[in-house]
Amino acid sequence: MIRMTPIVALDVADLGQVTVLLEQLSVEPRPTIKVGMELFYHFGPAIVKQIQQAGFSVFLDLKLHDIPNTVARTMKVIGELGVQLTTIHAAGGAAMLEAGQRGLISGARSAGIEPAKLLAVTQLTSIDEYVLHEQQHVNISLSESVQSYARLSEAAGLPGVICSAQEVELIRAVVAPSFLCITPGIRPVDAQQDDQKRIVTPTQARQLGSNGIVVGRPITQSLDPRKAYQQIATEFMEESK
Ligand SMILES: O=c1ccn([C@@H]2O[C@H](COP(=O)(O)O)[C@@H](O)[C@H]2O)c(=O)[nH]1
Repeated sequence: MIRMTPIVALDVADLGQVTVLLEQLSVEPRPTIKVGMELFYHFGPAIVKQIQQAGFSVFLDLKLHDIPNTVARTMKVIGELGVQLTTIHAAGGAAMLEAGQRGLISGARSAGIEPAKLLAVTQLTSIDEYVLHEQQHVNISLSESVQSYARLSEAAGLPGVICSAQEVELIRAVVAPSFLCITPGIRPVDAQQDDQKRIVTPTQARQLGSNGIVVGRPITQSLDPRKAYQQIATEFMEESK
């Protein structure tokens, strides 16, 4: 099973902070850097290039959710950026997922590079059963909804999903072994939960079969981001814990 080095979410909007964090994270195993909406809306494709030039792979997490034509055209632009991973919302439906995948491949082809892996967000890790039932008025359980979105994403030709590590075993039961489960909602034992609802520790994520963890604040808001990253990476990557 593929296990990637941890992905660090750089949810900041200050170039000075980006520079300091990249310097702190220039260690082995080298993390992938996640550029989310905050950083991308501030600095655009230039920030992706800057992070790549500093020697990091980039996960561009823009969670597209729109009509298929718009998603395909936008994914074509993303496909030209040379990022490793990018995201779309599974709730947009099969036609939108297929359009996204097509757009991404056509962008990569026109740039002469490898296409990014497109991951579908199943249910955000900040959602719990209460929100699902009382606010989204969904009548199945959270894990059933995540499992069903994973099947939909695989059928649409996507290589993986974003979910909580709590749902990985359930997803594995219904998809091909190579299907990727990338899991945010990671909190070391003594970390604050913040707005995340479906959390696990890095050790639990490994034990549950996550292919890659996404960690933001426990690293970026730590007094020692390098040490926080290294501890999390050791917990997640170690074979014998
Ligand atoms: O379901 C999801 C999808 C994406 N995210 C993103 O991951 C990071 C998590 O940051 P923390 O500071 O570790 O909570 C963040 O960028 C989210 O946009 C997610 O949390 N859950």
